[in-house]
Amino acid sequence: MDNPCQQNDKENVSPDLDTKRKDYLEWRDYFMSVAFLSAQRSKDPSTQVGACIVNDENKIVGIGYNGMPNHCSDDDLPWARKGNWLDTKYPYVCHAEMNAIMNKNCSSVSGCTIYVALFPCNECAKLIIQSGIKKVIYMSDKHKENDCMIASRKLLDLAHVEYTQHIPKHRKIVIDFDNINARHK
Ligand SMILES: O=c1ccn([C@H]2C[C@H](O)[C@@H](COP(=O)(O)O)O2)c(=O)[nH]1
Ligand SMILES: [Zn+2]
Repeated sequence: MDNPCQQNDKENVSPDLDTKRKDYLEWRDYFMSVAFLSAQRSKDPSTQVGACIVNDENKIVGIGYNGMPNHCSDDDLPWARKGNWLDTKYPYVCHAEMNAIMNKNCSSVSGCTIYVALFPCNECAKLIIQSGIKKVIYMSDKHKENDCMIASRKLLDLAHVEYTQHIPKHRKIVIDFDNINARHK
């Protein structure tokens, strides 16, 4: 007797629902996407940076984005890039890498990999080295020629911290809440 719960009518079986998905997010695209999603929390009007720290079991152990320090209202501090140094964001803003390391949910990030939207500056390179992170996977290196980045590479090289530019497999990753809602109705 036919089981009414069982979809055994060949014409009704969609091959897409019976075979393993091929276009799932591979780990690197996934972690880099988490870094970019986190960057969306940044209030910086010009550059939003996100960072995601991952251990050797592919578990996320820290996430951060660039923002003003805890308990310092981001309405009371400047976001400007130019002018008197004290009136710019630079002396105040915490970098994404620093926040990801400080936000760690485990005792140590030693041996971990950090995924970052932007190649880390020299200050972040120091933090990465001191925290024991062993690998940096970055998306953009747009400030490559800046002295800060030259110093950063020098430090990372000396400390044997690997760095690799991420080449995404998925060119576009979209979270479309309207579409999700429509499909779940
Ligand atoms: O390693 C880095 C370098 C920079 N950031 C943050 C700090 C600032 O909020 C912006 C840079 O602003 P610009 O207007 O592009 O100068 O990026 C970071 O989080 N990590
Ligand atoms: Zn930095």
